[in-house]
Amino acid sequence: MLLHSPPPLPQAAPKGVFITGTDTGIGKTLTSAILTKAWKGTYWKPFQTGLAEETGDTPTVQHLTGLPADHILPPTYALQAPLSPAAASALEGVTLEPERLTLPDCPHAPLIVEGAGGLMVPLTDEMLMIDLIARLNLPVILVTRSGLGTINHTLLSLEALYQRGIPVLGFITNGPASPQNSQTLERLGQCRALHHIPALPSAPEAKDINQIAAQIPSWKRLW
Ligand SMILES: Nc1ncnc2c1ncn2[C@@H]1O[C@H](COP(=O)(O)OP(=O)(O)OP(=O)(O)O)[C@@H](O)[C@H]1O
Ligand SMILES: C[C@H](N)[C@H](N)CCCCCC(=O)O
Ligand SMILES: [Mg+2]
Repeated sequence: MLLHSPPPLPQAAPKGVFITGTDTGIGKTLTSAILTKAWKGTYWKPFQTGLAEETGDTPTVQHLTGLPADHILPPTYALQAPLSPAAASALEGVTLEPERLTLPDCPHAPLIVEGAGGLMVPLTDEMLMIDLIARLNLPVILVTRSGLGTINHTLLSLEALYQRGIPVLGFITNGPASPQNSQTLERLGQCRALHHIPALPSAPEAKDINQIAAQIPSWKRLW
C-alpha cells in the first residue's frame, strides 16, 4: 500500500468544498476565483494574514470574478503579518477560536472555502489547518504545482488528508502543462485530476478567470 485508502466522497452534493494546497502561493486564490465563477458560488477565506503586504484574497476574488457582493463573504480573521494565523495573531494580540468556526449560511451554493498556506499551517497551538478542514466536514480540492517536485508534495498532502479521513474531490495542477505528472498523481494518489491551470503570461485578469471557468464541470455533474 503506497498511501492510506482515500475516504469515500459524500454521495450527494455537500454544502461546499475546501480549497487547500501544497504550499502558500501555490494558486489557491486563483483556483478559488475560477471555481466560484464557474459554479456561481460563495467564496469565504476564514483566515487572512499578510494584509500589511497584500490586498488580501477576498478583494482579489471579488475583482477576478466580478460577481455580485453577496457571492463573497468577509474573512472571519484578518491579520497583518505575513505569517501563519497562529503566529500573526500572537504578534497582534488577537485571539483565534477556530474550534468555534462553523460553515456560514451562503446565499449562493456551493461554498468555496480557501485555506491559508498548506495543510499543516498552525491556526493555534492546538489546531492546524487540516484540523479545521476535518471540523468543517467539507471535501477538499488540492491545488498543486504541475512541475518537478509535485509528486512528493502532492502525495504527502494526500496521505495526510486520507489518514484523517478527509475526502478529496480531486487535485488541480497549476503551471506549465505536465500530463505525465498528472497521470502519476492520479495513479499513485488514487485521486482525480480535476483540471489544469496553465501558467498565464501575466497577472491573472477577469478574462482569464472567465475563460478557464468555462472549462470547469458544473458542480452538479461532480456528484
Ligand atoms: N497559473 C498562474 N499564472 C500566472 N500567475 C499565477 C498563476 N497561479 C498563481 N499565480 C500568481 O501567483 C501568486 C500566488 O497565487 P495565489 O495568490 O493564488 O496563491 P495562494 O495559494 O492563494 O497563496 P496564499 O497561501 O497566500 O493564499 C499570485 O500573484 C497569483 O496571481
Ligand atoms: C501570508 C501568506 N500569504 C499566507 N496567507 C500565510 C501562509 C502561512 C505559511 C506558514 C508556513 O507554512 O510556513
Ligand atoms: Mg490565497
